[in-house]
Amino acid sequence: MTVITLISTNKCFGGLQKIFSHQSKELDCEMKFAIFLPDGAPAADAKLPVLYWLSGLTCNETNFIQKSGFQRYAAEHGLIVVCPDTSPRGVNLPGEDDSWDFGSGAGFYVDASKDPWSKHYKMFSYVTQELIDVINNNFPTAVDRQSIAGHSMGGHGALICALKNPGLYRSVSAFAPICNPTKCPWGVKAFGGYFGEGEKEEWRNWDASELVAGYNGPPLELYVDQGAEDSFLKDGQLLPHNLVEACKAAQVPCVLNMREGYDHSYFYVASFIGEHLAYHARHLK
Ligand SMILES: N[C@@H](CCC(=O)N[C@@H](CS)C(=O)NCC(=O)O)C(=O)O
Repeated sequence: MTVITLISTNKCFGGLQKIFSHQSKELDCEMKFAIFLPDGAPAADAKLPVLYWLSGLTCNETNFIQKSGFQRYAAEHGLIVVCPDTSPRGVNLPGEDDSWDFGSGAGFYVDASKDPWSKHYKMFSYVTQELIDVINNNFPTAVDRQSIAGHSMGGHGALICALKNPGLYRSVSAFAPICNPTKCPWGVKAFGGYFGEGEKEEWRNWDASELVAGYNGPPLELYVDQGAEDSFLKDGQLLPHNLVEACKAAQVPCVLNMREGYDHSYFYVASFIGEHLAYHARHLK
């Protein structure tokens, strides 16, 4: 069983916000994750539902827990919330720290197939398999009641984790996701690096707006939130309407909440995180 090491613990809204490290087999490096455990002194055999949160470019396991204020709502709904880091760390690949939108802090929640990234950059397998096992082996989770959400790069990560693993998550939601990475500058750079510039067929296997067409599983609604004043929306990085169109064509239900006046920041995430946690809590009952 994986050994996890406690790094910090803080009481918050009656629960405990903790950070742990562990050695990841998938990524072949030490990783950190944050976990919120709602209080309540639950019965010894009580099992709680879990929400996985995936953060965006430049983030690590701390941004969401410090800036979104989600703990108030997780405590209210009795949800465990797990937030991993956004990439492998300190694996010494050439150029891994050179830019903020590729390499460390920018793992894109894919399994890289191109050398040298393929040795460590396996965030998809880490999030959808190894991390779930680590959490289920160490915390009082209800293993059949988990959902996933995220922001920006992590919003897209949440969408592909759900679309590529039918039935694994009860619900999925995304704030300002990169909806169609094969068609935006961030995605083209990341997929070119992680899969190879000529591997366009492989790119499609990791793009939510492409994956909806092949989704074949239990009914799944894509619950998407977007600030109308988000500068990355205006720059063509997020392309939510491409996802909506793809969902229409594939008859996959998709909700797009446009939020007038809001930007891309955690001020925006904090404004609507309560709605998203209530949404997931309803699916996790
Ligand atoms: N560094 C980028 C911005 C990157 C960015 O906005 N990252 C978002 C996710 S895509 C974030 O959550 N940043 C961390 C934070 O706000 O705490 C820039 O300066 O343009």
